[in-house]
Amino acid sequence: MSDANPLGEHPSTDDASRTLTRLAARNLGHGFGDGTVLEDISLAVEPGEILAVVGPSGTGKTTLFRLLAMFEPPDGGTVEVDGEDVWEMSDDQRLAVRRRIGMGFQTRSLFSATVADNVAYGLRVRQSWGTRVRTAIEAALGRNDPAPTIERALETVGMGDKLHRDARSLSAGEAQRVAIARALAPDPDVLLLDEPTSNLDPRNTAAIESAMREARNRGIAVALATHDMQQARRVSDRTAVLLDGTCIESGPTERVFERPADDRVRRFIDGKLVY
Ligand SMILES: Nc1ncnc2c1ncn2[C@@H]1O[C@H](COP(=O)(O)OP(=O)(O)OP(=O)(O)O)[C@@H](O)[C@H]1O
Repeated sequence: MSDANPLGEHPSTDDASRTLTRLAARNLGHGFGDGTVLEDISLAVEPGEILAVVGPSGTGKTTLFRLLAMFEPPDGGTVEVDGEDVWEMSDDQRLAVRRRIGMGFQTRSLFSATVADNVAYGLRVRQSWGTRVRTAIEAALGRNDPAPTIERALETVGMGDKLHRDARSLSAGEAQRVAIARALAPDPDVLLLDEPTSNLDPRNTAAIESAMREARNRGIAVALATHDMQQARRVSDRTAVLLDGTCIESGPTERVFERPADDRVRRFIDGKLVY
């Protein structure tokens, strides 16, 4: 990848308590059966930035994000957290690292309960076993009050007034916003969002984009996969363009859009490269 800035400096953040986490792919390759889907991808998402990974449908964005989320090991290359190969870590270490990553993937994943319960679930699964036991004991003693965290996460996506709604009664856009609130509630260091606004109207899209900016401003490293170039332009600090499983260009968003080095990127921006 040309100007991937894979070793860029950590930007500053106003949240001094946050662990700054840098998630990177280095020379990543992956395939299914005999087919290669990703080839030699190197990119990183830094704390306090939004990285957009853009490319046409079927180009490998979801596959890349699943590897970054450590769902499975890559066929080649490495996924690194702060320079450490996650697949060289012990299972416990890798689990601890995964707990610091929030994920919003395309599938509708809310379960049949209130909006607040769905977001609370995001908090519980991110806790270590020891913390979960402590939380359960404190809950039994009436000492814990997770409500402010849940409310704050829902407010971030503009759903603060829907705490007690049944998640099944939400529109697709609202459900998507709750799924993002669930990923944000544990205050992750990294947030991976795969097509978070596909098929949503402008109002829901704007709410989700605003949540991404707020996460970035809190020092979270946000990676967004999207086929929508205009969305990348609106929200991201850096853009990486994926085509046929390779990264053909990356750099500061403004530069990629104003002066793309690769002609295919220019045509993709202009809507002339159709897949
Ligand atoms: N589990 C799998 N088994 C076989 N092929 C797969 C699997 N997952 C993805 N693929 C193939 O890998 C290619 C890339 O798919 P991927 O979902 O990563 O693309 P994408 O850029 O996210 O597309 P979209 O924007 O449509 O979601 C596609 O050709 C897809 O059919």
